[in-house]
Amino acid sequence: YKDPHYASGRSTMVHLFEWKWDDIAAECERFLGPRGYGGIQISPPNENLVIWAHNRPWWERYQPISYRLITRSGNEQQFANMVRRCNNVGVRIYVDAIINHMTGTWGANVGTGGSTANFGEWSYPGVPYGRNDFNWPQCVISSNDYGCCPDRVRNCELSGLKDLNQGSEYVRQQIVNYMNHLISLGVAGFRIDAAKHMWPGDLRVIYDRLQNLNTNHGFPSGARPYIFQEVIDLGGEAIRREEYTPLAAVTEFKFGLELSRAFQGNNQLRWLVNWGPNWGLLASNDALAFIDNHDNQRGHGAGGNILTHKQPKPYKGAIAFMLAHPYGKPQLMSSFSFHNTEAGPPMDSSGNIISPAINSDNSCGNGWVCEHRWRQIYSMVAFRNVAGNTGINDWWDNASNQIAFCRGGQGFVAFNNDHWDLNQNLQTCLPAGRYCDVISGQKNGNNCTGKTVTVGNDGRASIYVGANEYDMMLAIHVGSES
Ligand SMILES: O=C(NCCCOc1c(-c2ccc(O)c(O)c2)oc2cc(O)cc(O)c2c1=O)[C@@H]1CCCN1C(=O)/C=C/c1ccc(O)c(O)c1
Ligand SMILES: [Ca+2]
Repeated sequence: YKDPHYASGRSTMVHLFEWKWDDIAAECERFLGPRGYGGIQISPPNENLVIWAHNRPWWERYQPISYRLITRSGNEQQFANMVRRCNNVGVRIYVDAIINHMTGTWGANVGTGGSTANFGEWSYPGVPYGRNDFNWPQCVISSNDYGCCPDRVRNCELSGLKDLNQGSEYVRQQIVNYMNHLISLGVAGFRIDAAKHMWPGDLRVIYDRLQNLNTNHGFPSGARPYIFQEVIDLGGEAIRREEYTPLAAVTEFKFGLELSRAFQGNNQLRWLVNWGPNWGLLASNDALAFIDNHDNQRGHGAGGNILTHKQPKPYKGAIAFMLAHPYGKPQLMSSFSFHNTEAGPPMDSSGNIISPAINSDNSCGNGWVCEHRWRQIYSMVAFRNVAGNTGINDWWDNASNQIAFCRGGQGFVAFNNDHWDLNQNLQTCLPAGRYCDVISGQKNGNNCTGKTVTVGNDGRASIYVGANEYDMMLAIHVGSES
């Protein structure tokens, strides 16, 4: 459950938050496939409660009303089409699975596919679920339960959402049927939302009943789905991530928190020389690594001030470090613009999601940020692909905020977060030649649109990253020769 089953040579996943299935299929063919992305986390594809009372907030998709594949992103036919078209170009699909709960009592009782429910009766005919399928006695998780009472965190309602009993055979079967249907359509795995709120023993039973991945979609026979469990654990809670790592991968929230601190200048970059478990992070193979996600980019959820697209220079620096460093399985966030932290995706007056526009410079419009289309970011996705399973070697730092390192003989990267220029002759570990810096520009025929770095026969080169440059890093790799 810890192998994403990426197509060969690919390494990085992007969360296309709230994208529609037709738009994702197109993005796979026109951008993500050609640029070497490995996979996509999609928004929950199951029918959710329609909440006009909060003007269609992003979190309405985290209130299931049935497991029918009908949402504002599209219907089952569009979903199947997206999975096939993305798999055809080597891009895998991972489904955000909301299996801890059903709806709250937030809005009218209708879903995105027309299903109704009777919250007061715990009745969800669209599945169907009834009273026996939920945890009793009814209770609501209070904030101090996280510190004292693991039973309540699992068996009580998370912010008023009807809490399913995954210990029930019937509930397990409904969940397994839903997930196996998605596997039959070609998905490569699942994000398990709110995993902390379910018993590990119940999750293990559910995972072990999942089918192998569908070999008609290019997966090897016997391949198990990739599963990454959302467990928000920054310490201090009764429930710890280690309860879930024996089952499958776990979202490592400390990763984004610590890199946000470092790249905002609250910790010297020199200390990243031993980045990984020495920083209290999970073992690399257990970790889904990310800077920001759909929840904490809005300021609440896990931890202090997380870097997002709203702080472009340090954000790109942290993302570049995540992609240059071999730790974990990285995931990029791809956002829509927001001012109000509960706002949902760009939509028209009847609530239909507006598709991203693709501008002539390959950026997105219509309120979509498309961080995955930023040159500094997609270039580092290619860097990570080229680095493959090499480790880190030839680390250099200036005992402050200037660092550099190699990935085997495949790639070299340097960062400058000091207030003075980085201007050094450094070992790049690369074969002699002229390389284009893929951060300040890119290869264009035989020229570089940004900096050119000349590597000598000894692998050394003069490396310059000015303190006030647009970006704080420089990256060259095999394949970026000019
Ligand atoms: O103030 C709110 N919620 C209470 C504080 C955040 O608590 C929630 C957590 C949560 C937060 C921190 C924790 O340590 C933790 O164990 C759980 O996980 C959820 C997961 C869901 O599928 C649906 C939800 O409504 C929540 C949720 O409300 C607003 C209004 C309702 C949705 N929501 C939200 O803020 C929605 C947040 C949300 C939604 C989906 C997620 O995957 C997520 O991580 C957070
Ligand atoms: Ca629960």
